[in-house]
Amino acid sequence: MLFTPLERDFVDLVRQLAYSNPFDPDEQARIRQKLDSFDLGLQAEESKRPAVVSPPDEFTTIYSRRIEALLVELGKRVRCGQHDVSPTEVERYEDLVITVLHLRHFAAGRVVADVRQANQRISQYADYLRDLKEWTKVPLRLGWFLQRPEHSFAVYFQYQLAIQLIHTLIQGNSRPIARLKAATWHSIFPRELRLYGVLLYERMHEVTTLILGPSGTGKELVATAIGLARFVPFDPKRERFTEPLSGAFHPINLSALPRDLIESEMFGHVAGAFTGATKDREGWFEKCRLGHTVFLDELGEMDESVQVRLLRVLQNREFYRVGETEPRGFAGRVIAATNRDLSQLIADGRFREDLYFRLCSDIIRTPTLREQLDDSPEELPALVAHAAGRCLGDKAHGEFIERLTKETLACIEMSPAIGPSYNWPGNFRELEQCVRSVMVRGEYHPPTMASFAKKETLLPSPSVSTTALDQFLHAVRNGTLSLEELLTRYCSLIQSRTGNVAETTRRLKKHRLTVQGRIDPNWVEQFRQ
Ligand SMILES: Nc1ncnc2c1ncn2[C@@H]1O[C@H](COP(=O)(O)OP(=O)(O)OP(=O)(O)O)[C@@H](O)[C@H]1O
Repeated sequence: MLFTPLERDFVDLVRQLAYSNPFDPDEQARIRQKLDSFDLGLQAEESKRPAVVSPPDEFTTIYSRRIEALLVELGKRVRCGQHDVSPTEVERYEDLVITVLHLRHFAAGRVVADVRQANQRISQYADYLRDLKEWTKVPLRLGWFLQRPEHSFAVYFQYQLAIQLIHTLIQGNSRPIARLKAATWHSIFPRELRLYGVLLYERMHEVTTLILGPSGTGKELVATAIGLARFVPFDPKRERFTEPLSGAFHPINLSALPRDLIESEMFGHVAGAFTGATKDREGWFEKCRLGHTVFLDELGEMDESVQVRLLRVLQNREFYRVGETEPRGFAGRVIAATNRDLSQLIADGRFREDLYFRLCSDIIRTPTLREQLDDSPEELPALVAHAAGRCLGDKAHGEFIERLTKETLACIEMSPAIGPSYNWPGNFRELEQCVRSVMVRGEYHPPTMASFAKKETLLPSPSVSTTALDQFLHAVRNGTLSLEELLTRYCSLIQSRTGNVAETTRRLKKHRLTVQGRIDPNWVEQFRQ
């Protein structure tokens, strides 16, 4: 036996942490806490190899020293030849080496600081290789993953790139956002991370991801993170990735393309296929090479004929250019998103059920801004600061961002039409517009729900508020309100007249909590004016 029982418990925890979802805060905290209290009693020798990347925190420093100390000790035991080493123990040894390499070379994220520059020489590979050789100089039959340093390097580079992309693109720390980040992670790395390194890394493009959520909740951001955090092989001789990491994400907004052009845009056409098709043309599915991603935004708007073609791509991984009879292979990955209710579209006969069943193996739901703020109201300043940073651009001084953040927060706090419980129907996109409006005009007037219902030009609320009741009656007369909206607005109207919840409850003859949950302060305010 190579490991003592105590060492085995320790290594099993190390493996749990190494293979867990880094965006699952509960799981991470649980394993870290157990590891924290673990003392193997081994003296960590001062490492002769300088840490290539400075560890991000004290836990990681101590943890990585303990693993190194254990590896040194295990190395001695293996070399003295007095221990039978089972295949499971070899796997344990490998996982320790992999973890230590990851901690030393990637953990602080230096490597992938800028995705756009990742086509340059990655000098860090030499250090990685040297360390890997050092730790694998043991008379054990180590597996394929460690025998191919360039491959393990590429996998851990991708791992760190995914962390960085998810972390920088998707803002927020509320529980709904933590769940979103964890779900995004699994669309890149399946639960079986060990299996990913040796096998699944070249199969993930066959997984189609469907992102569902209201408008402005970051569906495209999630798709971007998944698409860009792809596996790219590393060429050890040139010390470069075999292709640039950027440029692999092809978004197509299906509602922005004219109907008669969609098929040709997506699948290409041959000369003479239709009037105006003078030359052969490649579509997005053809441009999307192995490792690339086609992102189909507004999937709910897709025509039946295109749905049939897409079904074929997902089923057989092949497609036809318009006007061509020979199929072409599709090597990329498909991610689709919609803010529409697909089950309703299926019930209405506007979306194919068989297509839905080709899209449902990996579904991610993006939370509304309201859900995030209900979970963690204290998140608002950080989200506003992020939006302010985006509005002011890269060159903006921190001081300007801070000022715009403060002004926006004050506007949200003071405005009767917004306030802390505002619903943010446009979600993060509306928050960005609010910041922009404060930047330009020093104020923000949210659009009213009536204007959404009628899809009319959105008017700022002061000019609308005088007619809030008229608009409500108009919407009721035309039957444009959903039942939910109707109840919310009616309860808010009564509340604006009575001025207290007890009286509103008495009039509506419903339980107080039901009525309270229906009252929207924005509407109350508007009905009052
Ligand atoms: N969690 C988030 N963190 C940072 N920015 C966000 C987040 N969610 C949304 N945004 C920002 O909000 C805007 C809208 O996001 P995005 O286009 O991804 O939304 P969407 O759900 O795809 O919307 P639609 O359904 O209208 O296409 C973008 O500017 C995006 O950067």
